[in-house]
Amino acid sequence: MPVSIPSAPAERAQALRQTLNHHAHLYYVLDAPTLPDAEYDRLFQELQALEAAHPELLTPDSPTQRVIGKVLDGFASVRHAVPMLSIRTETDTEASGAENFDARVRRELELAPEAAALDYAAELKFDGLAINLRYEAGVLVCAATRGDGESGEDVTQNIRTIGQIPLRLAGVNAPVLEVRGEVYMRRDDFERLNERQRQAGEKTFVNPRNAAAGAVRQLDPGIAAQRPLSFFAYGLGEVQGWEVPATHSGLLDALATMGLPVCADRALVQGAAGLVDFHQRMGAKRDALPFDIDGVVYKVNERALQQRLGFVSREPRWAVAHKYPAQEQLTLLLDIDIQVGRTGKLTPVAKLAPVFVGGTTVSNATLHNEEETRRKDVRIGDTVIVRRAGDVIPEVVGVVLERRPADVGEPFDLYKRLGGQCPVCQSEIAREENEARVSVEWRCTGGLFCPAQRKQAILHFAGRRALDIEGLGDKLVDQLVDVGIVSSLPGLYKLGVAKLAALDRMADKSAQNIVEALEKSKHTTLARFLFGLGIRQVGETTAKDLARHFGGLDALMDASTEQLLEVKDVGPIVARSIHTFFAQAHNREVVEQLRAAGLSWEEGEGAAAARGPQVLLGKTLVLTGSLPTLSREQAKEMIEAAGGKVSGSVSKKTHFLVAGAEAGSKLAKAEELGLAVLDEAGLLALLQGDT
Ligand SMILES: NC(=O)c1ccc[n+]([C@@H]2O[C@H](COP(=O)([O-])OP(=O)(O)OC[C@H]3O[C@@H](n4cnc5c(N)ncnc54)[C@H](O)[C@@H]3O)[C@@H](O)[C@H]2O)c1
Ligand SMILES: [Zn+2]
Repeated sequence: MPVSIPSAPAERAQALRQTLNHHAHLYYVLDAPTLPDAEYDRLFQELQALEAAHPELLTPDSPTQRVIGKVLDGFASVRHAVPMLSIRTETDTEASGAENFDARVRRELELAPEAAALDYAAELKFDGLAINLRYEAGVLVCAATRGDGESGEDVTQNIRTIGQIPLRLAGVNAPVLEVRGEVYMRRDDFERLNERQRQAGEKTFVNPRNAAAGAVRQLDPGIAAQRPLSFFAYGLGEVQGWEVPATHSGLLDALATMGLPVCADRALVQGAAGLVDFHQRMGAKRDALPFDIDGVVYKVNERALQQRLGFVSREPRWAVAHKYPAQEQLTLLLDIDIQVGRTGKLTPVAKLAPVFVGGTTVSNATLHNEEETRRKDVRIGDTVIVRRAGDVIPEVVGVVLERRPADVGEPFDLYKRLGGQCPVCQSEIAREENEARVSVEWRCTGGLFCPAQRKQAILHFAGRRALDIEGLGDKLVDQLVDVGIVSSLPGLYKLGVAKLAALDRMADKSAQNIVEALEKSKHTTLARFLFGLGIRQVGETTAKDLARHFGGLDALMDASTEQLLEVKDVGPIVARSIHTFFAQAHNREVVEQLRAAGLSWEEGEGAAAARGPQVLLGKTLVLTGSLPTLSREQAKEMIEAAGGKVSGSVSKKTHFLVAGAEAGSKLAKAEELGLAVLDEAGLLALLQGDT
């Protein structure tokens, strides 16, 4: 809901209370916030300031006066023996945030200015949700959320699925020991979870906190168990029969000894200077941490002093959270660009009004794919939430519908937006298909020609199972393309020793070897060539089937989808993919240029003849050890050309074992099963039909 600037403070306070309560409900109860925290915090502070200036406006139901939250229907309610509070926040991300806290504590303890610096326990502020773990006689009996601070939800079943949380404490049998801590989701676990959701065409989570909260408050423990959660302990609830250490740092050490996970990034520091230093060190480390933090927490270390300081309404006076720049911010979506990845994948990218988020200024963020963009209903002109955390690329995680202008753009339509063409090479674009569902990914079909796909196309073409050009790896391809010596596959065959030797870190001898490897690769097979083209859906086996069926390249390139469907194991998806590929004039040109460069293979009747009689039809062979002249690949090709199958393991179904030097367990197994064992000569004889 838009918050306009009202005239009277009373109206403003009322509007803020309403807005904050609405968003607190979305956040705490539904686990589905539609505002970034930074925005919520701004409004919260405005209300606090207003209430401080006009105490008569303060109402008991103000969100500034209580911990918000509610027990979700479906969970039993648990009354906390000791209330679970919030922590006061210093949003001033500069050093003064720490200095203010230290000054306040010293004032409240009535310390003289010359009194020694105080000890503080400094910790990370984990961005997850608070959980109270109740251990009785050392055994976990109940786990509860914070709820409204007085009562929370009984989520014991779900919490039990978190492997890091001990079901029994090590070495402690106290009648009651309640441990408090944060359940969170690691960033990599979160990314994987969202990727799975995306692949399945399901809703993604806004951030790890949200995903963790959703998992903990999941009514189906089976689903909760599949969500990867982690835990850090940082405090206590009710305690009976256990002597609580005199300091907070001592308490954390004790919790670790009991087998509870305690974060190693913590420190015992002195005075404001120590706090400032910790804040800076952790700020520098923030992006490299495997989980999200939104700040650090400072706690007065001596328990006796904590008790003297006590509490105000919803927070202790002895602790404060000192924030870092937010990892989520609002900004305007100016436009949507479409980027072509190295495998031809088309990704919508948001062009944003520059915004400071996660410590840097961001003006581009990924929208992942068309389906997700539509599911989130992201449109040009919208106010969007941008997230940047760690080294993950910035992404648009949601839209603030309440701020959608009347003249907002149409729902996103990638095909329409591109006019059906790749923005880099103008080839047709196609949605990748698979058996389960039409995938969410659009791709450029000009794989051989598209400049965006050059490097990938060359690497694949040169691969061992394709043209097998030895020495043409990642780094060399990067260099060749980056300096502009090679811009497409045929360009490879124009490389000379001089050009190669001029490259960085390239000796004459290596250059010579590469030129020789290129020369050698010109004599190939149709199957290898086809596989090397990198047509989507055409793997090594399909390439072989196609080569066998059509005998020649021209017949294949001109084949209709119906004709392609006649090939063994080729279904409609594969047929369409091949047909679309050869329908791109640019792809065909590249193929012609490769042939002109001297690439050749046996075709047609010749190829069929060379294939020889299908003497091994229906036979399964296993290869082991090294053969004197044939490579494993060559032997496999010959066997398959004769209609045989090559399997990786010996069983009763194996017809022949072909054993070379240093044959090991497979040979022993074959002998044990009484199978026929051949050497290379025996294999060749078999292929000749001599046996
Ligand atoms: N986006 C929204 O719409 C929306 C709505 C409501 C609240 N919020 C966000 O929720 C937060 C509100 O504050 P709050 O009262 O829930 O609590 P809080 O998150 O600011 O602070 C208290 C909590 O900090 C956590 N914590 C993490 N590390 C800790 C440590 N080392 N020691 C002690 N506690 C630690 C605990 O879970 C504790 O409950 C703000 O960040 C606010 O932006 C957002
Ligand atoms: Zn393209």
